[in-house]
Amino acid sequence: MVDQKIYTASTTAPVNIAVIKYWGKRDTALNLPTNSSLSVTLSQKDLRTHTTASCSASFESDTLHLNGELQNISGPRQTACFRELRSLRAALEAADPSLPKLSTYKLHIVSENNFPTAAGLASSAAGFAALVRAIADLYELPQNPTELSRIARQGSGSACRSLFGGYVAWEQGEKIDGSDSLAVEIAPASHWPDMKAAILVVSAAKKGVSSTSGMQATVATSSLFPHRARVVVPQRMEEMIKAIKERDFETFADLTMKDSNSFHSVCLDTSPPIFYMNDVSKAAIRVVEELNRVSGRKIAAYTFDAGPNAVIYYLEKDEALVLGVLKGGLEHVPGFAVSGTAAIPEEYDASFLEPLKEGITRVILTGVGEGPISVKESLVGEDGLLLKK
Ligand SMILES: Nc1ncnc2c1ncn2[C@@H]1O[C@H](COP(=O)(O)OP(=O)(O)OP(=O)(O)O)[C@@H](O)[C@H]1O
Ligand SMILES: C[C@@](O)(CCOP(=O)(O)OP(=O)(O)O)CC(=O)O
Repeated sequence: MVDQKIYTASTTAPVNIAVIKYWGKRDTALNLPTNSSLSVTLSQKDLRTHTTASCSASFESDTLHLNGELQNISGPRQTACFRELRSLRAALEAADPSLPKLSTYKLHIVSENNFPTAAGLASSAAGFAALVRAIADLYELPQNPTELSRIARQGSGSACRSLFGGYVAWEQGEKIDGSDSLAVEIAPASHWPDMKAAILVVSAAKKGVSSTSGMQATVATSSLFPHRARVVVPQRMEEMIKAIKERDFETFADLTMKDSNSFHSVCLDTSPPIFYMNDVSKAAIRVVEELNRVSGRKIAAYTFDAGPNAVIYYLEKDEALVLGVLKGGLEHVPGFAVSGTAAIPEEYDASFLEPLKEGITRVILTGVGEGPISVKESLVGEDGLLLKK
């Protein structure tokens, strides 16, 4: 008798924002990077992907619905993830013939991001991490998150880091097949739980130059880039890991800001130049630099990915002051409903805050968080189709 059962597994996965940036590939098919990178996983209370993976002998084709829309999954990224996960399941089935042959069934994946897709908010990272984790759970694979990171990396490089919570390094590796290009946990969220992040959304519109094409152009044309990849980042990785282990925020902040600026410098050094930051982003940099100046120490750190949004890291103990200053420009912006903030210090040059008033459309106040979480709520109905809301 044909097995008509619909097997399902659901997970949520977080976004991560790098403090040492991945920028440049040595292998574009496998997403093998030219340098190691390091990120902070952000709390799923605020930003998360929810994905259900299902499979059944009755399904006719592999499908992926993202936010209710059927996606094209014929591309190499999705194909690689499906192929690799199926082959791990097939190995289990070969070892234990009593297992249902899930590796031969078609997959229906349904996913929802609770934030804008492709707006530089790391949707591809959370999206591919959730996809890989959900299918791995569906297949009951024994592989640990580091082993699964090899697969998520092929979906999107930064996705490999979203398989862990807390503070996560992606080691570039050396092997041609990428088997040593993997994510590892540097410290869990509980090691340094008071790390906060304010995301200043400058524009939730789709970005101009994708990370994938931007980094390829940088590798091909920037003369600054080899120095960054070979000299600057390896040194910074060591220093950053030490700063995180020692919970040394000043060093963490210094390295974070320097590395963001280094990454955007190699973008500017690309031909034709790539501009991800705009005038509002630059205003956010000045706001943080001024805050650190009047504080006499680094209490906040900005970083920007391949888009204009600012992510500002700070510690909980400094929240009243950091948000007190930001309030001067962001009080009326959706998401910035905070109380108990400190007054802006007298010597603070508040003119730096002006461009934020019109330029920021939304604020997300969040912090370090956990890795993927297995959940019961399924996005696939009993008929194997996506549940209509
Ligand atoms: N929940 C999801 N499930 C599967 N794939 C997803 C999901 N969310 C996003 N993606 C994939 O990621 C793509 C968006 O990635 P892209 O790199 O353009 O934007 P981003 O991740 O928001 O930005 P960045 O990586 O620069 O921070 C989508 O087109 C889709 O292919
Ligand atoms: C600037 C970054 O956010 C770049 C992220 O690039 P992606 O991981 O989106 O690129 P692909 O591997 O081509 O999918 C820096 C980072 O997250 O480390």
